[in-house]
Amino acid sequence: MLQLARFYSLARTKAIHSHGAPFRPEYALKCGLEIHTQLNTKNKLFSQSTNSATSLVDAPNHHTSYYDIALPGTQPVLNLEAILFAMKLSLALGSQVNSISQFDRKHYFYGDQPQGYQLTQHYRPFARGGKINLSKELDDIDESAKEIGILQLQIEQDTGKSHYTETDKDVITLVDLNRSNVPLIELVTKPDFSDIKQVRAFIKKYQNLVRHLHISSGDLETGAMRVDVNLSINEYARVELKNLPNTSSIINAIKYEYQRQVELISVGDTSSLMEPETRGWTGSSTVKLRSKETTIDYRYMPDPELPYINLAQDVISGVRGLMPQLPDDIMRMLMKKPYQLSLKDAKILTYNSNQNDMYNHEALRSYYLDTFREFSKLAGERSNAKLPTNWIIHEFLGDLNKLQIPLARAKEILPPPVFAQFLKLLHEEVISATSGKMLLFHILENFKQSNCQDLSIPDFSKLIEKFELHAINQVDPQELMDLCNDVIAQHTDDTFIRNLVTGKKKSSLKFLIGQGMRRSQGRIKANEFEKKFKEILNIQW
Ligand SMILES: Nc1ncnc2c1ncn2[C@@H]1O[C@H](COP(=O)(O)OP(=O)(O)OP(=O)(O)O)[C@@H](O)[C@H]1O
Ligand SMILES: [Mg+2]
Ligand SMILES: [Mg+2]
Repeated sequence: MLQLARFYSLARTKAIHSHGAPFRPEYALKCGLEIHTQLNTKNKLFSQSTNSATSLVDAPNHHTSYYDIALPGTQPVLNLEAILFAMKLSLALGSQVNSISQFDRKHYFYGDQPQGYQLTQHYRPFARGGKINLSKELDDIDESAKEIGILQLQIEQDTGKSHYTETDKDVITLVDLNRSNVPLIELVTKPDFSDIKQVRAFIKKYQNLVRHLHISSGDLETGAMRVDVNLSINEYARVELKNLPNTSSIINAIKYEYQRQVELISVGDTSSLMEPETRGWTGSSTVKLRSKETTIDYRYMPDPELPYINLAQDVISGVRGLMPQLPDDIMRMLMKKPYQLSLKDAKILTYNSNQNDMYNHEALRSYYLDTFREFSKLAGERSNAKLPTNWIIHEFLGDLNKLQIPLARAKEILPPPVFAQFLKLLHEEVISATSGKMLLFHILENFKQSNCQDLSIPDFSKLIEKFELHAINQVDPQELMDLCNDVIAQHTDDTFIRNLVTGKKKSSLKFLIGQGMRRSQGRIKANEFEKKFKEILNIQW
């Protein structure tokens, strides 16, 4: 009977899975995250060694002091920069910074942990409470709004790294202590997540926040950010998932583990779900690492060498005064008047996708805002908000990308007031969009060819003259007629014309106009073509 039920349930879950909707309301998913984030302070948490976020490319054991390798007799000295960074993050999350927090020793023995314990904040964490708000509008979740609560934030040391090499006889373990004692913040959320979209959105948002605050690279790939997922269904015990190196592993591991537990529950085989366990992700499935009974006793104890962190209220309020505007507020500002950016464009100006300095979102945003302001001054009441957006975020950025010119360099020949002048030429239709694209690319290409050495500011009127880019305001009627007839001859047949004239396929007119504009290289405007095509083809609609 059980066999049959299991078979039935397997078949059912497979069917559901293949329909792409693996989540079922009768099996309510509950998730909480533990996120470790490396802080990019200059020095390590308790020593003066350089904290090299790129230690992967440096020689092993290069960024180490006697303390980091745990020579007997060495003592920790707390790095205040790490406290400042933790405070910034706590304030950004609306967490309550504890006026007193403390470090504890968490004991376990492993080659890459030479002290025999890790310093963390077990009993009195740095901050408690706070939240991240997710919304349908900004974060692409299904609910209109969802609050993810934060349980606590604690400061701790990272461990070293073990490298395993297999020989014929043995496995050799090499230990690299570059990472040992790098400052970490562990953020623990409440188990508030009820679906995968929320998890994905939260990680993205948190990652962007630490980049925005300049406290971490936030990269999952390098291990600067590491996410553990706790997951349970209905009232069963939680399973903790580890070894999740990137977003797709996180998402796939949750999907797999949810499916696995649903199968167990639906056949009544729930004994393994009564006790919490820890599982690892292999890349295609989760496997049990340990259960609660075999959990190591860490023998937590307050560290006797480090005093309390005792923060005066005016220190906390001082840091509060230094906080930058937060990403959600920036996004909302950009999506409102006068800017009216789309969500996608607002994200380009607010979210750093990686540490690539070339398109640093802050630099780009201030370039955009400055140019917008300059352009509004030049164009006055009638200025068009779409021009700065389209020309900076799409055209200009595209060109820089193609030519591999950093924004910081391009700004030297096209500072915001100069870019605003260029926009004014487009706005007043002195040049067409097609000519504008050519002109902008030409200017940047020349700059690149001079190895970014020729810093002369472009003289637009000279260039327009040189390349004969003046938009034609007075259209030569014969030229327009010839162009239209050419386009019709080349691109249409009887059916095309019939469908267009009867109004069955009105969009064909746009196509013809597009062809005409391309032929005239943008010098003749769309409405001139529209009038002419309608006249020639006798279109009445
Ligand atoms: N029923 C549940 N289902 C899913 N997640 C849960 C559930 N109960 C608690 N959690 C989540 O489990 C996590 C517990 O993390 P916490 O750091 O407090 O303890 P831990 O995992 O026992 O310790 P460690 O830091 O050693 O891993 C939190 O993110 C919390 O939201
Ligand atoms: Mg845990
Ligand atoms: Mg934890």
